[in-house]
Formats: sequence, C-alpha cells, structure tokens
Amino acid sequence: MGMTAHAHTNATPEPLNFPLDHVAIATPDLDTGSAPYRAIGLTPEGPDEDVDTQGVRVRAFMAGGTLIELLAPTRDDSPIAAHLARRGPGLHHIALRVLDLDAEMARLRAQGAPFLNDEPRPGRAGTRVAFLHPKWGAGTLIELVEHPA
Ligand SMILES: CC[C@@H](C(=O)O)C(=O)SCCNC(=O)CCNC(=O)[C@H](O)C(C)(C)COP(=O)(O)OP(=O)(O)OC[C@H]1O[C@@H](n2cnc3c(N)ncnc32)[C@H](O)[C@@H]1OP(=O)(O)O
Ligand SMILES: [Co+2]
Repeated sequence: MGMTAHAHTNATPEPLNFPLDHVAIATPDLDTGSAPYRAIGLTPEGPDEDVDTQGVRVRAFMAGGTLIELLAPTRDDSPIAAHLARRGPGLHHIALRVLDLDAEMARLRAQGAPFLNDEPRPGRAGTRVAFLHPKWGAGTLIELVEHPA
C-alpha cells in the first residue's frame, strides 16, 4: 500500500474575526463567583487583574478557547456595581474578538449601531474594547475586543 503524503505545517493559524473571546459574569466577590468553575475543574489564568478604567477586578478561566471572566466591582460607580444592584449576580456580557476594532466601530457606526464609548478603551491583558448597548444587542451587552498584535 502506498504512503500518502500529507502536508503538515506548524504555522500559526490566521486569527479569525468574531470568535467568542469571553463571557463575563458579574459577582460581588471573586472567590464566591469562582467556586462553581473551580469545582468543575477550571483553574484561573494567571493573577487577578484590576482594570481601573472600568472599575473592575477580573479573574479569568480558560474553557476550551474561550475565557470565562468573573468581574467584581472595585468602586461604587463601576458598571458592575450598578449591574449587581439592579440585576443581581450572573451573566453580564459576551465579547467577540475582532482584528481591527477601529474599523469595526466605524463600519457598525455607519449602520447606526450605538456604541457606549466614543473611542476604544483599555481592557484586560492589554486588549482594547468597545461596548454596544444591550437594547441594540437584543437584550445582551456585546463587547468587541481587539488583542495586542
Ligand atoms: C474587564 C475589562 C473589560 C474586558 O477586558 O473584558 C470588561 O469587560 S469591563 C466590563 C464592565 N464595563 C461595562 O459594562 C461598560 C459598558 N456598560 C455600560 O455602559 C453600562 O453598564 C450599560 C450597559 C449601559 C448599563 O448601564 P445602566 O445604567 O444599567 O443603563 P440603563 O439603565 O440605561 O439600562 C438600559 C437597559 O439595558 C438593560 N441592561 C443593563 N445592563 C445590561 C446587561 N449587562 N445585559 C443585558 N441588559 C442590560 C437594563 O436593564 C435596561 O433595560 P430596561 O430596564 O428594559 O430599559
Ligand atoms: Co469583557
């Protein structure tokens, strides 16, 4: 039987536009919020991170290729503090990864999409992020996130 040659390379795959980057869960306390994910068997990716511009502390768990981010407020005017007061703990937003955030914001703005920030803002781990209003998102707060090159 003849051998079939298969082309294998170790090249890094091209990054995709719009894969699910993370889901974010609002919690008053990172340890309490982490308990179910630790019980399932996930471990945090590195240390907790404060994102001061958003008033949050983040603990991230990698689940397959998607992060589960637990968000706890670090100050009273944090969006997470408002969310916990009005809606309680639980799912806060989903984030889709984009290759060029400025280009995607311009494209969606031209369609009338209501971004909650005029310019990209700093996110976790050196990312740039922008949020779309949950009413526009059919009841879901949607984040677009661009990772550093
Ligand atoms: C960790 C850093 C970074 C990362 O790297 O990933 C982050 O993820 S930071 C995450 C925290 N930052 C943000 O959320 C910034 C953007 N958020 C906001 O600007 C506000 O939170 C908000 C989405 C505009 C909500 O603010 P609120 O004052 O509650 O606005 P409204 O009162 O006008 O609410 C409008 C309407 O929308 C409903 N709502 C609110 N939040 C959510 C939500 N998370 N998911 C779904 N729906 C939401 C709210 O109940 C209102 O509905 P009605 O009562 O029916 O009008
Ligand atoms: Co996020």
